[in-house]
Amino acid sequence: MIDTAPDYALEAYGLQKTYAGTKSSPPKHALKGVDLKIPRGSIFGLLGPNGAGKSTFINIFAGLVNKSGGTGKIWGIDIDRQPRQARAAIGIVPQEINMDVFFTPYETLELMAGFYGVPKSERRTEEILEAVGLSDKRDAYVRMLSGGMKRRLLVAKALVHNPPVLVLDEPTAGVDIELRRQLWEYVVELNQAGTTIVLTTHYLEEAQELCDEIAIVNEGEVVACEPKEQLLKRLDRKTLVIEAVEPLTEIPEQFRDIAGTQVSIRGGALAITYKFGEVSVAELIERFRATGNRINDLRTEEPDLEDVFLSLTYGTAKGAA
Ligand SMILES: Nc1ncnc2c1ncn2[C@@H]1O[C@H](COP(=O)(O)OP(=O)(O)OP(=O)(O)O)[C@@H](O)[C@H]1O
Repeated sequence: MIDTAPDYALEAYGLQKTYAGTKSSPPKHALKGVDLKIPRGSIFGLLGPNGAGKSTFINIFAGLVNKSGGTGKIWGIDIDRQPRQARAAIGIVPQEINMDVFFTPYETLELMAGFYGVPKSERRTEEILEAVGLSDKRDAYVRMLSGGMKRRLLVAKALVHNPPVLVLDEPTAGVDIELRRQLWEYVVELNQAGTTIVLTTHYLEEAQELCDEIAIVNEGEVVACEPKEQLLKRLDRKTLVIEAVEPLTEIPEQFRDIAGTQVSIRGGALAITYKFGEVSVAELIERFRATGNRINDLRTEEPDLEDVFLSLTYGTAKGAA
């Protein structure tokens, strides 16, 4: 760890990556000049549809992909000028499970600590195994572990050198709900103890629950980067749901063609999505009264991260989210 803490855990300035083309495919501009600053101490979500460039971004910081242009810093250290020092400040949990299955979890972590040059007296192997719930498997062969246990071991491997920045690339893909919850509890604990967490995920709900800052990447560009609350406020739309005493089967005539609204029937209730400032709730209630039906219940729904995500990546998200 470095004593003076920088304002940003990760910084990217004009980061570019172009993968070379082949005979049958043109070069791919996976990152088109990304500027991104990840505040120290945050749980930062990096979201984007498949192929947006998230893994490319992370792998540049991991030293697995050579960037084509721009600058990157980890914990304030330039990844080109001081690559070793920069990488000592980051732990990366990769998407793929890549481990030697003939070692035990204990040996795996000891080897990794050796690789980072952590002196024996400073190793925290037992403590980390305990934290990820693998103490009782410390001497089992990795090949005997379940998929979920292997994934926890990957997290443990990324922590052996006590990095101030931990990056998790789609860590819960294919992981069951219980395990996901356990993993997140641990990640939140690490964050509370001061580790900056960077997370790429397709689970928007997960990002909405966990992250305090979110960047949305689309086609190699950052299309939004804001505190979560601010991002959620971007959509100036709400939905008013009116449950009627007499359940509805079709949209009443009073609700057809109101400018700036989308109206639908949901389980007998009327759902009106409207823009702030353009339509007043009082007017909508007035219109409902005019139908002759009575109101049983009323509620409004705020936009969620999925709505924001879709509005920002509209037309390009291919089955993501
Ligand atoms: N080694 C490579 N050679 C050529 N193109 C690549 C290579 N790696 C990635 N790409 C392309 O670069 C783009 C960005 O890929 P990347 O894996 O960074 O996206 P991603 O946002 O992480 O997607 P996913 O969520 O599916 O992992 C994609 O179009 C991908 O096909």
